[in-house]
Amino acid sequence: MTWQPQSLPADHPPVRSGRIGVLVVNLGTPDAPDPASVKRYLGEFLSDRRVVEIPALLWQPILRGIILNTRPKKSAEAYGQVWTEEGSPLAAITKAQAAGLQDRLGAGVIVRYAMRYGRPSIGDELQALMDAGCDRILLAPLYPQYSGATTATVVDKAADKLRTMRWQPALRTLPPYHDDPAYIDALAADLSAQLDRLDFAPEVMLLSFHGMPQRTLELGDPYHCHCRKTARLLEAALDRRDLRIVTTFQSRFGRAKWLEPATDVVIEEEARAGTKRLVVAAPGFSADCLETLEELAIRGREQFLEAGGAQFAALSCLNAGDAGMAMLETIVRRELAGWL
Ligand SMILES: C=CC1=C(C)c2cc3[nH]c(cc4nc(cc5[nH]c(cc1n2)c(C)c5CCC(=O)O)C(CCC(=O)O)=C4C)c(C)c3C=C
Ligand SMILES: [Fe+2]
Ligand SMILES: [Fe+2]
Repeated sequence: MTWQPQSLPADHPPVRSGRIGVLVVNLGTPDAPDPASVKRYLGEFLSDRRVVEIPALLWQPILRGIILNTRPKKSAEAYGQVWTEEGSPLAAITKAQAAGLQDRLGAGVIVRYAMRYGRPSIGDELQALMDAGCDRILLAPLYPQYSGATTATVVDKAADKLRTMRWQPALRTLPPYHDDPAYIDALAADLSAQLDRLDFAPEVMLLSFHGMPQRTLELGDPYHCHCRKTARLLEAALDRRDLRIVTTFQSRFGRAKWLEPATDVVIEEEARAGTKRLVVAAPGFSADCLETLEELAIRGREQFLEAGGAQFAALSCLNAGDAGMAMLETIVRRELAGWL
């Protein structure tokens, strides 16, 4: 229900109560681990012109004619391996992050979450915040490293909703936090604790970031530089002389050249070169998802062991744990400070 003072006539347009909202956003995920749901999700995701930067006249026939007829079955099987009772890990963790942030920020701020692709949608959740009386909204895409394909498309989607409104809320966006000491320190503390709990002493740690086409770097996307800077600061903060740390890029999609070195290639090369004990961390993902739980933890392990490795671990993302939530609270409060 829209907040409405008693004294106004029933047909008066909604009056906003001057509240502050936070909309936490992540990528999105299918509703179910079946080919039809995955096809719906991939159809929306891969039709985003920010994600696949090929002219639509060329790309849509490839997408509709080939990719959406082959990939959903394979991807649905992969999703099936990581699906939980609460649904897709990415959805369940994002929901828990929003709930944790709401607890930390208190009743003065309303926190909701949305997905860029699939549900709950950014438009619906912005509307829900406004219906609850918010006239100032912080849009918080949970991507530490900025890229056109992730952060910018969240802002585009919010702008699509704002375009339909006569009376818009004021909007802020959370800046990328790839080099924020709060983020680096949270990662260093959390990863150190996970390393200390391992039952083996790794020789090598991969910092695996999601890849992007190499061309996006040449066109000026800061994503690659942001990933490299996170890796450099994280390596210094971890201060593990016992570990050789290597930055890699995962999840290559399509035929174009992607950022290198590729995670799967490095995993195999390390094993073939004699590395026996390897860990992988994925500091660019704020939540565990298909790419970390299936591609790294399941397939990465298989690749390493088959190529001669002996012990392997994939470390968890910050998720809704204390270190990650304290970091999110810090960076969100900093943005809200101008409004409070
Ligand atoms: C963390 C940042 C991400 C960037 C940058 C990114 C770019 C990017 N991704 C694709 C294609 C796919 N990505 C897929 C899954 C996926 N991607 C991210 C994050 C980034 N992607 C996440 C968190 C996930 C997991 C979603 C989940 O449901 O758990 C997939 C779908 C899975 C599959 O079919 O393999 C595709 C496809 C491109 C083309 C791209 C850069 C332009
Ligand atoms: Fe992706
Ligand atoms: Fe760079």
